[in-house]
Amino acid sequence: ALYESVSQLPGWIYDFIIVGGGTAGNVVANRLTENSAVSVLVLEAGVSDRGVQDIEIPLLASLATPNTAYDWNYTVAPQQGLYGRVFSYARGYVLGGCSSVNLMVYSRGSSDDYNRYASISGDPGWSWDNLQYYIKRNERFTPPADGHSPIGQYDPAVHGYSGINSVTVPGYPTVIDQRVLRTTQELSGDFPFNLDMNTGNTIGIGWTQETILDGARSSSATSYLEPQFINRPNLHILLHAQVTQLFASKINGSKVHSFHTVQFSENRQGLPITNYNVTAKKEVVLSAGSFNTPQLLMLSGIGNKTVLDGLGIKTLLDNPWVGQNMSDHPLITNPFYVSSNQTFDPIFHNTSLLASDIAQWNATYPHEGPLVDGRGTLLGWLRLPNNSSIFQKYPDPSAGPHSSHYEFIFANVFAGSSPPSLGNYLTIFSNVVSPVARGYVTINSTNPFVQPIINPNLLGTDFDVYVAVEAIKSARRFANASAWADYIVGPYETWANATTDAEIEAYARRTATSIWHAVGTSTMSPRGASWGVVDPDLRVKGVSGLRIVDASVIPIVPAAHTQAVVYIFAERGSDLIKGAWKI
Ligand SMILES: Cc1cc2nc3c(=O)[nH]c(=O)nc-3n(C[C@H](O)[C@H](O)[C@H](O)COP(=O)(O)OP(=O)(O)OC[C@H]3O[C@@H](n4cnc5c(N)ncnc54)[C@H](O)[C@@H]3O)c2cc1C
Repeated sequence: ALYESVSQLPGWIYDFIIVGGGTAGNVVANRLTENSAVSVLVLEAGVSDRGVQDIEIPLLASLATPNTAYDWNYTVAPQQGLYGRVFSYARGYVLGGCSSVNLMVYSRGSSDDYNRYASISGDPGWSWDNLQYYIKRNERFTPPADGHSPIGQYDPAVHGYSGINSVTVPGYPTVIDQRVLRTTQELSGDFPFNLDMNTGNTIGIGWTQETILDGARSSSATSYLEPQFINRPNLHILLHAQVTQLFASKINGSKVHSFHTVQFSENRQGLPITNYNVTAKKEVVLSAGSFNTPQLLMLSGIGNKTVLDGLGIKTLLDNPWVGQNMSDHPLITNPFYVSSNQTFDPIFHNTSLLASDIAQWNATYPHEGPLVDGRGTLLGWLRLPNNSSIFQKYPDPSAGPHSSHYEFIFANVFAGSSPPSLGNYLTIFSNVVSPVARGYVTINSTNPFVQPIINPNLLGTDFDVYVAVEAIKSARRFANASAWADYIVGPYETWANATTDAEIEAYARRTATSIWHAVGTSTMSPRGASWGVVDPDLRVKGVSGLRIVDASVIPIVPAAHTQAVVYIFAERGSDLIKGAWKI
């Protein structure tokens, strides 16, 4: 059941307590409660996702964050690689977490990404081949919203059809689709077509797969918590419940601290802050995401002793890895003026057009019209040439030949900061997806309601800057194909004059933000290793009773959007918990 108030909670002791009803947390909640003898409480700080237009309607996803009631409203620390700029870093403050507010791209990453996770963690269970079972448990490939045959847009052989989370291809044709495809023919050497980037080999350009069902968002809240699951008598979910600290005890003279008590605060506006404690008989599972999971560990005495001492927090486990090792993807948008009036820009410029598109969406099921997809109907994953000069200075940081250095996303609309209120645009996003830079998250307050310090360190190395520059130049080459000759008018003013490498670099540093893929802040490492935060079975090293299942355990950001990877980790993570408890 879903509760809006602490007064509805049926009790204070559960087998498992899951901190965060986000992307990963709801998977774990679903899988653990398959066994009706197991009781689970999910504590979610945020609000309900139900009936929120900007969450449900795919094309409006870009309105759901940042700086809304569904966002944690975080701001990053000044970014050295970006001339000291700061920007908002969106995180879903809502049931479903980021899966309720993200841009719905479904990309698994390459076989190389996972095989590297297996080798880093020393656990072959994290390899591409061994995770296929979990990929299929997550995915339910469904027809696109307009019911057309997706044949030719994906490889049916590699998809799951009986999982829980819906995946599909775009259900509304846009004016740029065929031109992108024609460019992959015209310039097939540099920009090959890839029928399906979820086969293990991501390289090339093809159709975007999206977590959408019948033209509406499919999130962990709409899928893993659909009525048949959320109505299980052993599953309890409390909204507006922000966990503020975990408490440890030492059981029977044991040397390690055992974490079974969770303190939370009901945080609805206007309510006085009251703390409540709940207890897990078996385990506490942290699924609060890449920023809040390490924040909670530190607030609870697990972290770098020097930092904790400085704040007067008693260190229970000195582990300097907590919050470190963050990797993320710099996002760069390259908008072009176009000659068409069939872009999505007018929808965002003209309130009556938007209202009529929303009316069409509401009046139809499966939903119809231009709002049924995310912004990028095609995208691609590309590598630097092998003989690039940068490889003399840096070993290739990508996971292998099936993983890319940069990504393109093609959007039939202006994307970027300060969108103009008139005109028609094409945007080619060029994102750095195998970064060398590492950032961190830490705390400078013992107050759990103060945001942690978030430093993704974007464009923090020469390698990342080199890729950013080459990717922007590559986007220009793509746009110079004859397929665009009668369509693209020219680059938008923000980058029109950036032609030399130095000018392009300055443009990248002036405009880059994050594509919100931070991972690695509670990284897994081999059992017994002196580094890392969790073992390959996702148990927090050096303590008992505590596991982490969310993006923070992923050691290195995949050359992919991260939600599918989080779902896959959460599916296997759930099985590891069930196996440990024989449930
Ligand atoms: C705007 C945006 C667009 C994105 N677009 C894409 C995309 O198109 N494709 C893609 O693959 N990925 C995308 N991502 C990234 C992807 O969604 C995330 O990597 C992934 O969903 C993270 O999952 P998680 O379970 O680690 O964290 P989350 O889904 O963030 O879950 C954490 C949950 O814990 C809750 N929580 C946090 N702290 C506490 C606390 N103290 N007490 C109680 N609850 C707490 C949060 O409210 C949240 O519900 C996007 C992300 C954003 C923000």
